[in-house]
Amino acid sequence: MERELGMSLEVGSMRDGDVVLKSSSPRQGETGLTEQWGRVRARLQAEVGEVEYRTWLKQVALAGVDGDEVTLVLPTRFLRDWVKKEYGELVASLWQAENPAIRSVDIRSQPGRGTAPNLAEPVPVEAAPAAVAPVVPRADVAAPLDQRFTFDTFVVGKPNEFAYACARRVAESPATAGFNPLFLYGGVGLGKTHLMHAIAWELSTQHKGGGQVSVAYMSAEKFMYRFINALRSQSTLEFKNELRGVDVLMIDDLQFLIGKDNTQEEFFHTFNALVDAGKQIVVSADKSPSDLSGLDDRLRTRLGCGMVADLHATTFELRISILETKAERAGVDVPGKVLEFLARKITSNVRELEGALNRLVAHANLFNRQITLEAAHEVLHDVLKAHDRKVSIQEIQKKVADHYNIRIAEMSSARRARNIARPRQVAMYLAKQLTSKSLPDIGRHFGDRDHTTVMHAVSRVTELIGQDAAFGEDVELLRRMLEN
Ligand SMILES: Nc1ncnc2c1ncn2[C@@H]1O[C@H](COP(=O)(O)OP(=O)(O)OP(=O)(O)O)[C@@H](O)[C@H]1O
Repeated sequence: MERELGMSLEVGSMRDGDVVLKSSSPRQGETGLTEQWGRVRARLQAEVGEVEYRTWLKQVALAGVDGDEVTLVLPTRFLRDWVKKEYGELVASLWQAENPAIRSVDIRSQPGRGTAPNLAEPVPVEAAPAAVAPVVPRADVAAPLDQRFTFDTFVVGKPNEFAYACARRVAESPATAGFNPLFLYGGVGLGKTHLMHAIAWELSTQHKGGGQVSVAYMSAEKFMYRFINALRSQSTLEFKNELRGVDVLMIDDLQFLIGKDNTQEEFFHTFNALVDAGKQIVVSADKSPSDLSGLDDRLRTRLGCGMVADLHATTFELRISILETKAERAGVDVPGKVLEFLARKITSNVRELEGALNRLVAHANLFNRQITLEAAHEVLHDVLKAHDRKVSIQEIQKKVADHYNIRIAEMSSARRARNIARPRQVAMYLAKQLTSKSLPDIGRHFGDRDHTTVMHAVSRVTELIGQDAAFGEDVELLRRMLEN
């Protein structure tokens, strides 16, 4: 490794994907480099999302910089190839945005170094349940399934009653014609996983008396791990047999398989083998089969052949009902006014609603205070603010253009003169701060610009705010005007 890098490197320790470096001839100070790498990693994480980051990128470590080339290392060749193929370009563009002197990024493997886990073992991923959960007897299921996610604790209302009824039906009599496969879909935090677990729990209870139902419940991500590991250890036959031997196969968050063609193919074969053998499949995803573009057409068609049930966005009535149920189960008395306030303010999904209630209750317990409307305002200040913020990119562009006295069309123009480019960068910066849009999305609103341009704008404005107090006040003023 040292030879390959053309400089004397000594890898000290690898901790949480970080590497402590000793270089005999570094071009840049170690601290500066480590800080730059820290920022690149933070942006990488923001860009790809928490799950993908933890899955593939957390173990990437900085080895050093030689001239205009950064070298990153991974503990196995397999991981190196994957990261290079899937994330190589993104990593390079992030480095360039962070440090324009960097021209290329070399990604290498460095087996045997550090403490990174061997991929022959599945990489531990939080909340990715164990692969196969035999459901007979009940005790065997305990590890992967969440005990709180049962039919009893699922609050039913107009938006989810159909999905609930389908889930119950499948749990009571798996593989009934018309219900196989069962495809549950809906937005984030609306109860898909809850219903999947409830089905698995119900099957275990129902067949406790000596039935022979076995259930495999796993996230699509876990399915992919298992498949990749089987390929690597040349045990695909065991993998296939294991899955094809179950009575009910449940795959959560199927959208994760988009773009993972080989895993999709494997899932398709497993799916066919099970359905043909009269076994039940239950799948959840964030979109309906027809909207899951990027998924193989044959698979999409088959997924839509059974029962497709949508978990709709919650209504005010359902949110009230969920809050009342959860408060009652927790044994706390929350005034109706507070519940109403939460149900009106937090409309995005049940997970956030539940989180807000839990926070309020924890706060009241900790400080021995009553749960009041005032306490809710105070404790949930940040959550409420985030929900109040509904600024659009167009509003931001308009406000910034007015402020700097330029035409709004310049926000999308190709002109690079400073008096135009700087306000445009400020607008991109505020779009990142005040909306939940992704970098590519923001770029599209600014004359179809690339996400790296947006990223550059964000870091440039951040830098200028630190250097120029008047500029900083300007940006702050704009932000406040937009937030109010
Ligand atoms: N109708 C409901 N009744 C009771 N709790 C609910 C209901 N819907 C969702 N929840 C709760 O909200 C939280 C989020 O639900 P869940 O994890 O099932 O969402 P999801 O649709 O799988 O989300 P994601 O898209 O993020 O995977 C869980 O704690 C779940 O128990």
